[in-house]
Amino acid sequence: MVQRYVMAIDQGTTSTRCILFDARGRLVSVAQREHQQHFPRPGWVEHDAVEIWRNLGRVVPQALSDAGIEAGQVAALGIANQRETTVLWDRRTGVPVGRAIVWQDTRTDGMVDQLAREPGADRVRRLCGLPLATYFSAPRLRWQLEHTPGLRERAERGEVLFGTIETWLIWNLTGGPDGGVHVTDVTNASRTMLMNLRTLSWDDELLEFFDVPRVMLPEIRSSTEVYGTTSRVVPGIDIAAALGDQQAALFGQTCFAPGEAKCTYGTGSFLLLNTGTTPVLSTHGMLTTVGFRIGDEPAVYALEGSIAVTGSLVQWFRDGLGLISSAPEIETLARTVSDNGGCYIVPAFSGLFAPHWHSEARGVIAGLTSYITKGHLARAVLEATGWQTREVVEAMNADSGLALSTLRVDGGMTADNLLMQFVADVLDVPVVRPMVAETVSLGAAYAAGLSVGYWPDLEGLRRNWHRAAQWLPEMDLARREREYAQWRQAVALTFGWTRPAPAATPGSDVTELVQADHRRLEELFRGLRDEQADRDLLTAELAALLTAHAAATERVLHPSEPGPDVSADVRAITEPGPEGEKALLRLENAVDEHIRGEERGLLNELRRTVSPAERLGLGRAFAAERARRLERARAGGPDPRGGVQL
Ligand SMILES: Nc1ncnc2c1ncn2[C@@H]1O[C@H](COP(=O)(O)OP(=O)(O)O)[C@@H](O)[C@H]1O
Ligand SMILES: O=P(O)(O)OC[C@H](O)CO
Repeated sequence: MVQRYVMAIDQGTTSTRCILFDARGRLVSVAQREHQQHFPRPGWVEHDAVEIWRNLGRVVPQALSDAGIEAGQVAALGIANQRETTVLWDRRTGVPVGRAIVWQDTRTDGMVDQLAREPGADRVRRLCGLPLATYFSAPRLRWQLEHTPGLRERAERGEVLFGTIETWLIWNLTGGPDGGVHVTDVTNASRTMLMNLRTLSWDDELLEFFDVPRVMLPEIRSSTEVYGTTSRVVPGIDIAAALGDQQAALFGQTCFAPGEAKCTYGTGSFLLLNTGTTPVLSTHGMLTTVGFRIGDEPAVYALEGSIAVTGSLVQWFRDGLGLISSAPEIETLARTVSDNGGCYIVPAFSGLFAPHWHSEARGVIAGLTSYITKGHLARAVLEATGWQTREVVEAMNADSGLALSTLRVDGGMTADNLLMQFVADVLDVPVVRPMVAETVSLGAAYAAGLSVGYWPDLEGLRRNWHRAAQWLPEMDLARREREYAQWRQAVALTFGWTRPAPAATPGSDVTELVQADHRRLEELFRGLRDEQADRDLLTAELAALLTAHAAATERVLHPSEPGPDVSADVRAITEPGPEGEKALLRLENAVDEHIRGEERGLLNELRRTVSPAERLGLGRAFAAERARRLERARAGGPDPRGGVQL
């Protein structure tokens, strides 16, 4: 009998790959082609959908011929794709309306800000699981409808089709204008902001909110089912699965059970945690998304921490700055120095995604001195990926109530040992990589193979997972926490860059004032740890600031939970000997936790839900209340709160 194989297409942000797998999940052949990235204006990122389709037409026959395999030996085809990127095309001709707008594109920043203030904005997240951000498809679909003359009318007449990349490819593979099937899978649909997370169908309220005509949308289908048979490129192959690439990686890493998680390190990095058949809404900046849906079974959901820029920062270092000539050279350059020299790079090129969701942020290089060399910059580039992972893992742990115990990784950046060691160090958990690094393609192949009975069940697939590499944490706690605090300080510098409030005094937005207090508190703790410092003086300022900050926060911002009373520790830190030191450590930890909670929860919430003008107003109220309390504390007057509370 002729041996059969499964074909996977991974249509990623930078390239299109076709990979053939055998029944044991081993890679038989790979063909790949990059496509051009178009950056027509700052913050704009576009792809030519026709170029991507043509590349597919080349890699598929090439993968088959390299392996000496006929189309008839392919049991099924699975597609994994870059998500959220939007393509619009003419139903009759198949010609795209302009270029595809890529998930990294931030042109809708102003529109998103405006939408966030419209009635119904507060319901969006509950309906679709996603925060209002430039990242997702609906805002840019609306942008296209508004900015392309005549497009809305054509769309309403049913002449224009919308799709994410898998929809575009499936439509073309199954005939294009001659009977092409217009479908999407539920994981890709869950990234549009137009699908209801519970009903798994297009949601009328969301369609109205984003003003999108339903007639242009594809039919939402399961992740594993036969959508149609190819009639172009290589005819006669069943297209039996489609998944967003990050969900495909979750599948390829065999994270089939609740609690299992993976992080894929490519252009961006995406950590997904399987949460089972009920969607979990995040309170810490994670996305709720569909992980996969097998046939008619209930959908499996995931929490996702999306990081926009990781590998693309390495690409920028290579192509934009020309400091290296290939991506792997970054590791060699970073190893010329032993640390980052105090330098941090926050790559907010597309704003900041999880857990911050600041579309208006832009990148910074912080901590520059004349000591910094390109070696330090190379380290800072790699470390940016590690710290961003840490932020996401902390938020994920807070949402799930569980501490991640091991991180399964995959993707192009996992070839970098220095980086993977750094990730293990800053997370303080082991990091493991499987034998097949092409996890996205493997996941698409697994899904397609399951769909047509090539593989019988999930358990069989699990047995194919083998560990190829492991990194164990080595960094000491004090360094980890010290550097993380610096990283967070650098992150705060990126906020608000593209949206300076015209009539505002700099720094008078309430979120900035709260953050300025946080940074001063951190400084005071650094001072208190210095043996030469005047501890009494610093403690007095610390107590006054903590009291004034907490009172102003409570009065103006109404946080949902009161913080702990730390009066005893504040008093004890001036005691000589180990008791004083222990109290200082306890207090610093408690304040640190408070700061992180407030920055991630309350402040992010304010930025998302309250307009800049209102935040300025709140800022004035906050500053007044804080000043009143500080004055009272300095004058030694009684504090009605009766102690120091966070
Ligand atoms: N040795 C390396 N060290 C750091 N980054 C790397 C290394 N090798 C590749 N990369 C980065 O990984 C990314 C490619 O990974 P890949 O998984 O193919 O991405 P994608 O699927 O998003 O196109 C590129 O952005 C590249 O800069
Ligand atoms: O194509 P990748 O690997 O960069 O993944 C992109 C993501 O799907 C964007 O959400």
